Amino acid sequence: MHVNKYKRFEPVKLDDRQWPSKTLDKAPIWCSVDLRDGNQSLPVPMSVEKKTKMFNLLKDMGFKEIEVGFPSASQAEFDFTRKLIDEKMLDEDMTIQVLTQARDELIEKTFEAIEGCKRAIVHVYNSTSTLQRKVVFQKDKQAIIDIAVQGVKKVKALAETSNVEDIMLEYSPESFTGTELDFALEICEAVIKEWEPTEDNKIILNLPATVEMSMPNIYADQIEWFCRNISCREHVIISLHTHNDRGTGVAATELGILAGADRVEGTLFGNGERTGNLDILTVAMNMYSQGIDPELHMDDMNNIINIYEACTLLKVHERHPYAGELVYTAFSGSHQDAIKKGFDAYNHEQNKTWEVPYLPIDPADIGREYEAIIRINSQSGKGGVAYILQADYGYRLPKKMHPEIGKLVQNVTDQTGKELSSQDIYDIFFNAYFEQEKILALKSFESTLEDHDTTHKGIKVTVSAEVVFRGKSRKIQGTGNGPIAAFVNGIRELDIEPFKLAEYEEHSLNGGADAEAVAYIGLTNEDGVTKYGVGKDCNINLASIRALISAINRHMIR
Ligand SMILES: CC(=O)SCCNC(=O)CCNC(=O)[C@H](O)C(C)(C)COP(=O)(O)OP(=O)(O)OC[C@H]1O[C@@H](n2cnc3c(N)ncnc32)[C@H](O)[C@@H]1OP(=O)(O)O
Ligand SMILES: CC(C)C(=O)C(=O)O
Repeated sequence: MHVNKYKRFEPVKLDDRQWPSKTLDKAPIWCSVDLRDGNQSLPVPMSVEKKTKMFNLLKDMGFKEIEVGFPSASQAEFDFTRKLIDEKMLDEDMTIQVLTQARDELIEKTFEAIEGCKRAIVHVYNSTSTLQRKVVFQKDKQAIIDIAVQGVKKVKALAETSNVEDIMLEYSPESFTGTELDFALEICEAVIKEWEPTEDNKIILNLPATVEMSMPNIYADQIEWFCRNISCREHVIISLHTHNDRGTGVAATELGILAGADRVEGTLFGNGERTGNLDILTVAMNMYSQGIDPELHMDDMNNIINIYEACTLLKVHERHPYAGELVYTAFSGSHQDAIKKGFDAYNHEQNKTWEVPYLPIDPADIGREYEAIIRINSQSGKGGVAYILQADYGYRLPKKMHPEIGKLVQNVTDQTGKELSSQDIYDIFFNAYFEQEKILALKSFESTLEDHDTTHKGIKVTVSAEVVFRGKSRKIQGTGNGPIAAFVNGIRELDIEPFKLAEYEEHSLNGGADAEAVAYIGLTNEDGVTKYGVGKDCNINLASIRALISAINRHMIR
């Protein structure tokens, strides 16, 4: 490696910076550049059909400003812009944005593309960075200013004769982050002087991190410095357009908003040149997770992903913030345990402030199911298994039973090394607890109740049952103060090791009048070992007896 080839980015001199003490409290003006910056970076750019699909998604999500393309670049870009206007695909409150280099012939073509449109943002750019001035344009600062001013003059002249009712100018000193701040200011002032923005006709100054070159705090300093030094700040909308070369595009945008920006350009899932543009969804979801209305609809994330993937032919990474397939899934035991407890606590809470460990947002808010939240492999624990049995199948296992079922599942994951599906977990549970009538099986069961006084203290239950014990049919009879006690007394004559009833729990399984009941019984043998049984029946007494038989069999089968 050749670290000496590289030089450190110079910090901005701004000792009284204000942005670190600010907080985010409202959504900025969003502008999607999926159809332009996102599109220009794709191996296979979108066809008009795909652009239309993506445009409709962005519109449904609530974007009011969309950069629809670079109409002078290609016929497809031009045709798509025309299609939006000719087929009246724009809602009243929407504005399309079109990008052009500051070259007369390209600006003319751009105006042809937007003819007849009600409102448009014409976005003119030229690179202003030290590097590009030297190697691309080979021009001095004044010549670079002249390119920008000439571009603005051309837009102004065409706007005067255009039939577009409302034309707004956006100017980008492209590669702003590689430009000396005072020069970026100088060129923007020259643009302002030419365009003459007013309170009612503001100009958008877009300050791109065309290449992300520094830490996000430096970008924030650059934005704050610019906001504090630009003249007629009240006639200017400051816009951010970050890329993600250092992996901090989201952070740079968030700090840039603190530093005074009003508007944010970006793309869905951060598609864009190289490592991508700003991921607008992440910034919006970050706001949402802090209780700030992001003013974008993201409640059907799977639909957004599907359309995005179909249009761009790119994949959303499994770990992508908020959207990835794995981001609401926990494999590891301690996470699963905490998530389960967090859900239980949240469901009991009155005021419902979301606070579930490991889950920054409620996955249901973006249309994700709880089902996939906990997945089971060899890193998982009993809490996750119990969660699946409860969430997917309705079994609320007693807490003390969790280690037992956890162990049964762990045995399988240790043997196979594979992830188990929810159905696999259920099968392990079912085979272990419901398929256990191997040594002692119930054939028939009847119980009668005698209640000797109104305080129910004199309750006496008599049970007559037929069981198969070690292959032989046996009739048993017993009495007790409940069906379980009566049945236990009845089977004393069989050769079954002594046990104590350690735990009993029951609940209805699926609600409604014909709901099944499920019972859990823990039996402790003379060695102090407790094993559980589970029983299910429409009759709660029978569910309890089945749970008892399940537990006895589990003790006897070694
Ligand atoms: C950071 C960004 O994402 S900016 C947007 C980038 N997007 C795109 O470039 C996609 C669409 N672009 C295109 O299809 C083409 O580049 C076109 C149609 C715009 C222009 O095509 P061409 O004129 O054939 O080629 P090219 O883009 O290479 O033009 C380069 C010339 O324009 C000049 N130029 C480049 N950018 C600008 C600008 N913003 N304003 C004025 N002149 C510019 C260059 O200095 C160069 O001039 P030279 O010929 O005197 O050396
Ligand atoms: C045209 C500009 C805004 C751009 O795309 C960039 O700088 O990345």
